[in-house]
Amino acid sequence: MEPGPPGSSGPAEPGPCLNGQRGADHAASASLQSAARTEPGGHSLAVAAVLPAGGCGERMGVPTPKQFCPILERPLISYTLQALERVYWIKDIVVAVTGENMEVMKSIIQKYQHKRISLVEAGVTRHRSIFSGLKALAEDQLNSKLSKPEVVIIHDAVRPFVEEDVLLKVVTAAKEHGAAGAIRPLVSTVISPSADGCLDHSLERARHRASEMPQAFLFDVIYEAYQQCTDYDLEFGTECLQLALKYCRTKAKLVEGSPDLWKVTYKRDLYAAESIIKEIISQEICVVMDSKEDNKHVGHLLEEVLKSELNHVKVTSEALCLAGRHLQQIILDQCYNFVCVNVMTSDFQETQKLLSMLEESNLSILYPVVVVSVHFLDFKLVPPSQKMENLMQIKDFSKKVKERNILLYGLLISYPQDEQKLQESLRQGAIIIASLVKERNSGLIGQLLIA
Ligand SMILES: Nc1ccn([C@@H]2O[C@H](COP(=O)(O)OP(=O)(O)OP(=O)(O)O)[C@@H](O)[C@H]2O)c(=O)n1
Ligand SMILES: O=C(CO)[C@H](O)[C@H](O)COP(=O)(O)O
Repeated sequence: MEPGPPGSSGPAEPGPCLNGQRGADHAASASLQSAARTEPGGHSLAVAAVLPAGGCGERMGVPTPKQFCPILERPLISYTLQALERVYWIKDIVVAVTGENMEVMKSIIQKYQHKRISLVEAGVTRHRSIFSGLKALAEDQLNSKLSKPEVVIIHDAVRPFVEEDVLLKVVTAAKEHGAAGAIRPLVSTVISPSADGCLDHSLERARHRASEMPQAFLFDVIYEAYQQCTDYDLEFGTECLQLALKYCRTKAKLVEGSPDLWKVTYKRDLYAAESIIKEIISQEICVVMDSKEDNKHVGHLLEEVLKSELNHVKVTSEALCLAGRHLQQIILDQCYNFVCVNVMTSDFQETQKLLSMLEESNLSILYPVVVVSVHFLDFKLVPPSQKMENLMQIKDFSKKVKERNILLYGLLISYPQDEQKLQESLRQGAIIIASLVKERNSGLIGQLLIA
């Protein structure tokens, strides 16, 4: 585990919506949030969450428990915590971890500046870990900052893509029905084998569902169920909704969830999770120019080519020399990709200014930020050897900013006089930029790529 947080103050916001919810969708989300906070009678609804994170991830087949496996150098559990803590109406998040991993967990909370988290000791089974989290919320312990919630969400630490709307749906349904859980259609048919290894019977797929997470419960219902249940349930049970049914006669409401709610279980799931995260943070690129509004700036030509090459990506542009006010806003809005176009100078002055702004913002605490420093090779103006000598400094800059989770790459675009040839080299440049943004390959930092 790497030590210490990279910055003293927190990131501007807890990170991008992993469901891509932005802009206009915020309004809908805000009204959903106020619905969760306020009951019809106007009283606030106290909601807490319990995250079992005490497993060893046997099926993953790696020594590190899967919840601590890195995705883009950040442990998986940190993404799940981020998804929950950005939902401000969840008051407390109780995480159950083994004594052995307690310090690791504390350092993750510190490094990624997670808030509203309490840690409890996990049990030897998932049900026991959940029970341990519930006990911490139930007991009015002296010096405990936790208080008993009305509704409790239970969510696996290894399901990082939980969206606010599904959390709200299960909480609202739990308030009404006592229990609720997310479900998905079955991908494969469930069959029951007999003792001799032959088919006994199969279930009709369309009539069954896969039970996923999150689930939510009236706290008193699920706590009662855990107190009543047998050791056998605690040892071998896999379904909290079933405990509520069996011991409190509470029939859970089932809520349709999204495919991204799946549980990271096998090694390939880590690759899938990484691809989803990369796709989400690659949806916007900001092209930063080194001069004031100038429509002839070659950066604008590059911006146009980027727009036509990457039609699913939002490409914006901003001038660095405008005291960076708009740029600050773009950083605050969590754009994780910058293309710094240097025309006026042949060195890294402008790129360094941009890097300083990014470092100050702490944007890169949660995700690696890509910066591509673009330079042009105009053989008439500056001899390439002189230009190259200047540009070699990128190796040192990139090493320094890598410590702050900023991935700096250099891109040299040839600038022929011929209009058509220029378009072709800009297109090549745009393809390189797209792949640097998409891949976030830290092995390529400090390289000068040529288009
Ligand atoms: N004693 C346990 C076992 C599991 N869990 C947690 O329950 C969630 C879902 O369980 P599962 O996917 O089965 O995790 P593991 O038990 O770690 O995986 P495996 O079954 O492959 O060993 C995970 O967040 C896991 O950390 C827990 O808190 N305490
Ligand atoms: O599937 C589930 C639905 O209740 C649970 O979310 C849980 O993930 C089951 O975990 P385990 O693999 O430990 O049985």
